Amino acid sequence: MDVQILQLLEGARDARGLTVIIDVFRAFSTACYAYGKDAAKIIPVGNIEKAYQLKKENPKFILMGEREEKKPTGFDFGNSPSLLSSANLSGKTIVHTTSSGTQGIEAALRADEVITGSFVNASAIVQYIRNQNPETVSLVCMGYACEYPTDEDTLCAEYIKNELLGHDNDFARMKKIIRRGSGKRFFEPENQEWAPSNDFELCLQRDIFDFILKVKNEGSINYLQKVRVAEKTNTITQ
Ligand SMILES: O=C(O)[C@H](CS(=O)(=O)O)OP(=O)(O)O
Repeated sequence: MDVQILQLLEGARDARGLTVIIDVFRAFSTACYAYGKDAAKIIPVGNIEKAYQLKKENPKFILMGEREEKKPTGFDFGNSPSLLSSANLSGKTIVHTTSSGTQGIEAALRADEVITGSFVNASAIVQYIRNQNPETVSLVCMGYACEYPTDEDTLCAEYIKNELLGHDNDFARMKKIIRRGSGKRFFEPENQEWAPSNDFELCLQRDIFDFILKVKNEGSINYLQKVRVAEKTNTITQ
């Protein structure tokens, strides 16, 4: 198995084989939390106008996401897992648009298949890749606004690669590096309204979900399919 680590939109465009689009802060951690609250379907879109259009055509859809980290006008939720904690998402379809993660999904056009990457479901991702046993794995770190690499995405890629290759991981050390580096923004007092410190903790809870999110296509729309990775050789689609 050839495992490569790529960065940003260029990396997503170059990705081949089984591709993991990684966005720890916060798109794909938040998407897992939304499915953990029994959302029916998440539709990731890059273009915010597309999100508004889908809402107009389907008034019951929920809009979730960010621009410049903040909840855009007319959205139901920002991109914060903390702020989802009291939400009733059961059976809801969510349109999710963000500056990094959902852009990466749309750019990964040469991949054989695309799944999302985060620490909250890291073991499920590793197990899923092992089960699929592809020749090539592309781990794409989406970084900050697709503009520059970030500690949390690069370390998540290294974590997954180490697990796949049977190398040791020191998650506690990784978390410290992230706290001092690109995770610092969650501890700035002026950011608490849209990026609370609890988001740092929630996004760095390791392995609290036993499913992966796989990009599927329905006409011109992508959606994230929740695939529970139950055993070494079996997957259960929900
Ligand atoms: O909401 C976030 O924390 C980030 C901000 S940015 O894209 O890195 O500017 O959004 P995400 O797309 O989830 O990384």
